[in-house]
Amino acid sequence: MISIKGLRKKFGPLTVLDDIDLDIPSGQATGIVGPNGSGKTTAIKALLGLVKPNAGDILIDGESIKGQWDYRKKIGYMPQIARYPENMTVSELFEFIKNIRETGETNKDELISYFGLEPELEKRMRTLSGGNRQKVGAVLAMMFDPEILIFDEPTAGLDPHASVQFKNMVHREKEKGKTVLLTTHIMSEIEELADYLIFIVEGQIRYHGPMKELIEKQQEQRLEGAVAKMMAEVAA
Ligand SMILES: Nc1ncnc2c1ncn2[C@@H]1O[C@H](COP(=O)(O)OP(=O)(O)OP(=O)(O)O)[C@@H](O)[C@H]1O
Repeated sequence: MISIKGLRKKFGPLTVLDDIDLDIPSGQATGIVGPNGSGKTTAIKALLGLVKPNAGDILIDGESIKGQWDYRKKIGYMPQIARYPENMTVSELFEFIKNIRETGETNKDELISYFGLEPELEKRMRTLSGGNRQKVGAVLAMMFDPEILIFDEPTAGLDPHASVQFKNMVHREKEKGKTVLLTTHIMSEIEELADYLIFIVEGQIRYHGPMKELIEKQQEQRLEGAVAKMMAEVAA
């Protein structure tokens, strides 16, 4: 279980996360949705220790992450915009990351084959297409078989085939009992993958609970309609 307690983050005068309290259940997939700039990526970065909150805490399995690093081994992260050592080839990058983790065992080869990345392995990162960079990001997030998987807009730039492959992979990971946290603006994707939904607007949580309950509450058939209604309510 990931518990977020009273989390606040300001960038200068701008409050980006405004006293957030949340429990993210283990072994389930949670989708984070909200307008551009509402604080989704900042919340993820706080969880990863990449952003230092002004107040509040995050607990993973009951333990505070403050001043801790080791917990990050439990997490695989696929960022929205990934920066890599651009002169490295894809295989060099995978080896490099493996050596940093000091672990012999990874799912790397299976994932490379799953995403059809073999023809890309000897190419330098800077020469990869956007979609293939995303696939490299997906392999890096999953190669150490972490308990928690965080995907920030994972299918942006993936072709339809790769996007379906990615979603099937997320289903597989869920079946293995992984905790998945996902942000995307593609509501059908959240609908396909997520059990729980967090709706965040201007750094405040407007809904947190089972996705199906939200759709019923808003008297809609699809998540897209339910979220659009919530956005209209917030704007009114
Ligand atoms: N390092 C930073 N310095 C200053 N402001 C920042 C920084 N990082 C994010 N912000 C601001 O915080 C707000 C929330 O940004 P964030 O990236 O968390 O939004 P988001 O919900 O992920 O948006 P999107 O859907 O567009 O990806 C934005 O107004 C952004 O400009």
